[in-house]
Amino acid sequence: MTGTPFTATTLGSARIGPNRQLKRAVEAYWAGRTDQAQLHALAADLRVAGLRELHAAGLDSIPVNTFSFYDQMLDTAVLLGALPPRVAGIADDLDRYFAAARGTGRVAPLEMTKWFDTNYHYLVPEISSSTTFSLHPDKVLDELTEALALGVPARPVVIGPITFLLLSKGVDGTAPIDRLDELLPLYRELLSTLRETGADWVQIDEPALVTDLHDDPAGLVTRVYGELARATDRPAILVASYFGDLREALPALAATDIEGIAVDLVRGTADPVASVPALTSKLLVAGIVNGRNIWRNDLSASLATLATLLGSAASVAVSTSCSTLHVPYSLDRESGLDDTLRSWLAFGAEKVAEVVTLATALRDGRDSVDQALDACARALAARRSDPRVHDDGIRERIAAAVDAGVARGPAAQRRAAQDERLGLPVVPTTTIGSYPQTSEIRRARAALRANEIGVDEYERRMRGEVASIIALQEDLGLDVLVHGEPERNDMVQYFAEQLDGFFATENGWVQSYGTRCVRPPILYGDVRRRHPMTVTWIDYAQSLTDRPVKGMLTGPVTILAWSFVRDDQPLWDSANQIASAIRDETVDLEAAGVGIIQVDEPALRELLPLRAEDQPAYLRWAVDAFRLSTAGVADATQIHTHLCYSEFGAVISAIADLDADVTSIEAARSHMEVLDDLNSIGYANSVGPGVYDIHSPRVPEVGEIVASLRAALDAVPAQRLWINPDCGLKTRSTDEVEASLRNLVTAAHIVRAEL
Ligand SMILES: Nc1nc2c(c(=O)[nH]1)N[C@@H](CNc1ccc(C(=O)N[C@@H](CCC(=O)N[C@@H](CCC(=O)N[C@@H](CCC(=O)O)C(=O)O)C(=O)O)C(=O)O)cc1)CN2
Ligand code: MET
Ligand SMILES: [Zn+2]
Repeated sequence: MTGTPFTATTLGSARIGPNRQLKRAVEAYWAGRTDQAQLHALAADLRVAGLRELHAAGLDSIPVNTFSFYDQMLDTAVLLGALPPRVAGIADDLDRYFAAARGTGRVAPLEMTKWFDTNYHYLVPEISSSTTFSLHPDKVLDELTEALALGVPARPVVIGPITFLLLSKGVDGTAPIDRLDELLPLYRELLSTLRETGADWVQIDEPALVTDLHDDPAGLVTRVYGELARATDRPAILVASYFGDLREALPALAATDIEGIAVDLVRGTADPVASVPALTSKLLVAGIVNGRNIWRNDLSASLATLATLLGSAASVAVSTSCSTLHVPYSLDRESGLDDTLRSWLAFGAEKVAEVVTLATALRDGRDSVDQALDACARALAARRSDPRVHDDGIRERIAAAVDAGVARGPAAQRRAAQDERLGLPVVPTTTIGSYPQTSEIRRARAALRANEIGVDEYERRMRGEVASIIALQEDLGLDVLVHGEPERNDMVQYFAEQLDGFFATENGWVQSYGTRCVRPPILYGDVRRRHPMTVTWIDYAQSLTDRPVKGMLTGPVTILAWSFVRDDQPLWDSANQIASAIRDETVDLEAAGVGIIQVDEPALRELLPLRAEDQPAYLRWAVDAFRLSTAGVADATQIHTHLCYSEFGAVISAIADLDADVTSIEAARSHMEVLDDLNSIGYANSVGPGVYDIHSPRVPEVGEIVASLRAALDAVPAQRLWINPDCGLKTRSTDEVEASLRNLVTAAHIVRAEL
């Protein structure tokens, strides 16, 4: 066993490419436009460029095996021979991998869910009684060899057995964590193979240890790392935690014979680290540079914290708090930033530079980095006093709105007023908002950005899209229509671009899942709505039809969840500011005659704190922010909300507390179980359980939708039921959407006739 302590590192890096090259290459391969050789060559180029950059920046230990063609959990399932049997028949390795990720005509993909409390989605491995684990280490060995050949001090990274099993899904009654003992020999074998290939250190990621997913994390740690540390022929082991505090798992880890522990000092605190005596024999990797957010590090404060840790461990290395997967590549690619705002920020490359600066200061003393410390202090002072950051006028208005109350009239009274105004048929049909984002739509937006067309021409084209989407819905016979959201690049970014206090990046792409990326806006100051944001679009759509068109807004919790948020005030404060802007928009929509307004909150579950004790306080402010944004309208205006992407268990009562008149909710994959959950907490407003899964290209048959609707009617009376897909349709093709919705409307007619 080797393992000289290192001093400066990061826990992982982005892999989509600074220009989203990997997205384009993978999509080209899927479309059959390129072959595997081309795809592998591009991937190797991206990896090599990334390694060289981290090495040149001055890191002395560099993570590898952080590349992925789709997702690191899926990679781990491959590593451990745990792909589901239904893809086993696909002979080609890469095609089998992509089949597990996104399905084929014949096989369903793995489920996708949020990675802890981030907007990154991982693929959920399925562990069944027929799973027989076996080791397939080619990927990690190849990436290690590739890095060593470049002379890079490479540290392979793998997801640990505890996290792998706790995040997997048990099939046919299997509890994945019960299979832990079967994985340990494989990890031992992996360690020895890595050592033979030249690894001095290995990083084993165990972020599940910062959650409440298991009731005895310390016991798991003792079993797993006690055992792995006993292997003799192995690299030094660094167990990495991130996204929170290790609590009782920290002394348990320190008591084993592993060589290093990485802790998140942004989400967690330094005090408990200093009080674990067994750490004095270990390398402590101090995650002090925030890998989840884009604010410049307070170098002076970080040095003070690091100083308190120096005596607690045998040595201290400086690191980002987690992989920089969650932040954009580099500030260099943003030309629209003013110098002041730029000076407050650090993206991936700048964070690595901060790590190196802090490590240099620890080694050579503060004076060796005094220029960096000065520049940092100036930038932080400018941020604190910038008038865009605090605006008393905005704060007074919000306080007044909060005082005006977050409650609407009683639900029954609202229902009566809405029924009279809207006159909808029983079990009305609708869709969730977006229609396919075709390449013509995106091209028009790209042309607008490049000044090839003007705003008038762009808006003319988007109105054309709205008109054809309205015509399609009338033809299909849907009851409540939407305008289709063609003018929105993204349901969060679109609003951020129109609100003071947000900066929308040009190239700040972050992977959301697979080849799909988002550009999270930066919330840096107090929020003000400059002008109505959606009214002309909805007004135009409504002018084309006699059927009601829903107003379509994104809620405050989701706007927060999918942005880089302020770190200088509590989240609830930012949530209320955004809520107040959305409230103004609902009031303007109502004044324009819009009778139904949907306020989407798909990220309600995502921001739920990882520790149970922190959850009630979050749910209180999240619910209040939603109610603040929707309580400004009359009883006769119908408020809808939409939720997706989650197991709703932990937030089910909060969903009822939102008090929307209609809640459309993802349900197809869970077979309508969510309706029983809603009943069990006394939810009495209307609900639109998604009757088909929009994440798959499959067109649902009429019979399937009828069966779902009958199941829904077992749980909910017809007077409270709506019919809709699971989520928006923006990622689907026009053909799929038209065929699916035709079947949905036919199914609705069949079920109505049975009532
Ligand atoms: N922020 C956010 N988070 C979310 C969701 C969401 O909708 N938004 N949904 C959930 C799932 N996540 C998703 C995340 C991304 C996409 C998605 O489709 N992203 C698009 C980009 C969307 C976008 O910003 N589009 C822009 C820019 C499009 C673009 O790439 N344009 C080309 C040029 C145009 C062309 O030729 O296509 C370019 O700039 O190079 C636009 O429409 O204006 C992609 O990766 O392809 C879908 C779901 C959870 N989290
Ligand atoms: N209104 C939005 C849409 O249809 C809601 C999406 S939830 C991720 O796209
Ligand atoms: Zn959705």
